[in-house]
Amino acid sequence: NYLKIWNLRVVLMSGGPGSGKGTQCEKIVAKYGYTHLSSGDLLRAEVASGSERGKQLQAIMQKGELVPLDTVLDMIKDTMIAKADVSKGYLIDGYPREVKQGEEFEKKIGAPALLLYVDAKAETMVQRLMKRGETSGRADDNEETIKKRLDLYYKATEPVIAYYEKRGIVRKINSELPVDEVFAIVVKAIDELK
Ligand SMILES: Nc1ncnc2c1ncn2[C@H]1C[C@H](O)[C@@H](COP(=O)(O)OP(=O)(O)O)O1
Ligand SMILES: [Mg+2]
Repeated sequence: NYLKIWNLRVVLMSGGPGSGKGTQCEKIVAKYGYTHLSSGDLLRAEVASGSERGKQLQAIMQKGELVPLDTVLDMIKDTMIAKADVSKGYLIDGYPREVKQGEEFEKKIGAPALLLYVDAKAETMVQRLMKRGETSGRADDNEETIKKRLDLYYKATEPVIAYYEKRGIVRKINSELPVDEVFAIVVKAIDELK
């Protein structure tokens, strides 16, 4: 069980807040049966549990900052191990958020096969998040936190994409397009894997 996680394909989903990662992940899971791991969802579940660690996490997330590296990676790895027997692959959404997280991921888990980079303009992402905020109940879907998340994304996460570009595994996908058209490009990229 422990060993199996190293034999399963890992696909990373990257892109700014509101670019459409979650939306595309849901469709990928339905088509390919991958196990979806959203670092944000794992963290929010910890917050919802009301644990002491959850309380510390909530304070960090409300400020739009990044949670300590080891916390997120441990949560991802634990979930990967737990799901190894039923998994056809892993789809990791919203991680790594910074180059250091990518390096740690390689050390503790392994090399991803593909990075899907869903790319939308800043205005588009803000518009989508403001709209999502009307119903999502997410504490970070408000104008002030959105701006911080976008700034942090451009500063910390774009270098991650450059890091994986050097390994030739990045596929950039125009997520300004309607959801199904974005997904058609995603499918092509996944189907091209060996
Ligand atoms: N291609 C697309 N066109 C229009 N709206 C989209 C879209 N992809 C996602 N959305 C909507 C759904 C959500 O309300 C909002 C943010 O999408 P999301 O999947 O939650 O983004 P992320 O997980 O990257 O933060 O935008
Ligand atoms: Mg998401």
